[in-house]
Amino acid sequence: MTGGADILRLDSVGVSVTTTGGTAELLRDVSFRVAPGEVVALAGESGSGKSTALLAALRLLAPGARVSGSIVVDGEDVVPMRGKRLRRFRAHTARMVFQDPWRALHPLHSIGRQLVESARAADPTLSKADARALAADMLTRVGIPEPAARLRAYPHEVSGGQLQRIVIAMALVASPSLLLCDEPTTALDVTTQAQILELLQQLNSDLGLSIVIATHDLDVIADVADRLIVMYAGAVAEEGPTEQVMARPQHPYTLSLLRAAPDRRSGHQLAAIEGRPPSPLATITGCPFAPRCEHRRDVCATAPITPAPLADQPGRRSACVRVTAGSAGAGRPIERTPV
Ligand SMILES: Nc1ncnc2c1ncn2[C@@H]1O[C@H](COP(=O)(O)OP(=O)(O)OP(=O)(O)O)[C@@H](O)[C@H]1O
Repeated sequence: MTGGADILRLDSVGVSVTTTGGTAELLRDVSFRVAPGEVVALAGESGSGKSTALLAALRLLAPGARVSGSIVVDGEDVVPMRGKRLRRFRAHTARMVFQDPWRALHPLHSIGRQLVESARAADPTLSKADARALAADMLTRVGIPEPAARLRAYPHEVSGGQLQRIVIAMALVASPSLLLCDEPTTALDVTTQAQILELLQQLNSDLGLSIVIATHDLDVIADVADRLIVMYAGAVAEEGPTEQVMARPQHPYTLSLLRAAPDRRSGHQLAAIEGRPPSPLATITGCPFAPRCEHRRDVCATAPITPAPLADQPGRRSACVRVTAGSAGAGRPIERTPV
């Protein structure tokens, strides 16, 4: 990783919560960066820590969650943020789009009222009329026809796909520096999924908006994300330019995820990943994927959890000791063999 004005930067972030069963480690030594104008995907099975990473970046973790390390968004250290500064940060700097658009909107308030409130929370100097004009502009930008009529409508009067566009518009009226999307298409049908991804891509190219998309479905982000960060058991397994990671994965977990993804054309689910991820309550030593890994070696039992840069592949990191320098089997690629 190099220096520069990143829009989002996590350095050695750990998140833990105390549960009745003991301490749950939800994130373990997670570091990654998002450059201005980049689209970055966080991918991994359910429970890998994707949502936790996004919620931590927005300071939306449940009370009682302990955060270590540093999280910087648009130059601001978010971990110590409190009061007015935190409210302004959440209203303006970084905005989140959740999986379920119905839960993001108040069912009894008109769409216009909610967009106007979002715009004015981010910029209290904005008049109601200007906020309404901005809201109509943003509805047009996200592809909602007849924006004036839509502003008067209520959430139950529009379809799921349109509602997700409206939720995205509600974020955009705040002119955020960063848009965080947690499984933004999972609740939608396949055609609408593609349209929402296309919209995110368009907003990225038209507005230069930096976007992070968390998804369990690698296929979803294949054409959208510049970079892919694969997470497993609350840690980063590997990272790199999306095309490279998908064509030549450098961690057996990524390979398993790719093999498990349903085929885009036939829809057939290929090989499911054997076994289960470790519980967040488990004490992990060595590589957390080793118990499920067909390539495991003795060295995996003491492998560090943090990924290391790959000497011959700029911008790529892997936590697999078989592929990182200075380890047994150093530099050996993991071939994407057919199943
Ligand atoms: N407040 C909490 N207390 C205890 N465990 C939690 C808490 N919040 C999350 N977890 C656990 O932390 C792990 C990571 O969850 P997280 O939601 O970040 O994963 P994810 O990759 O986003 O998965 P999903 O796609 O299912 O949301 C999961 O095992 C989850 O059960």
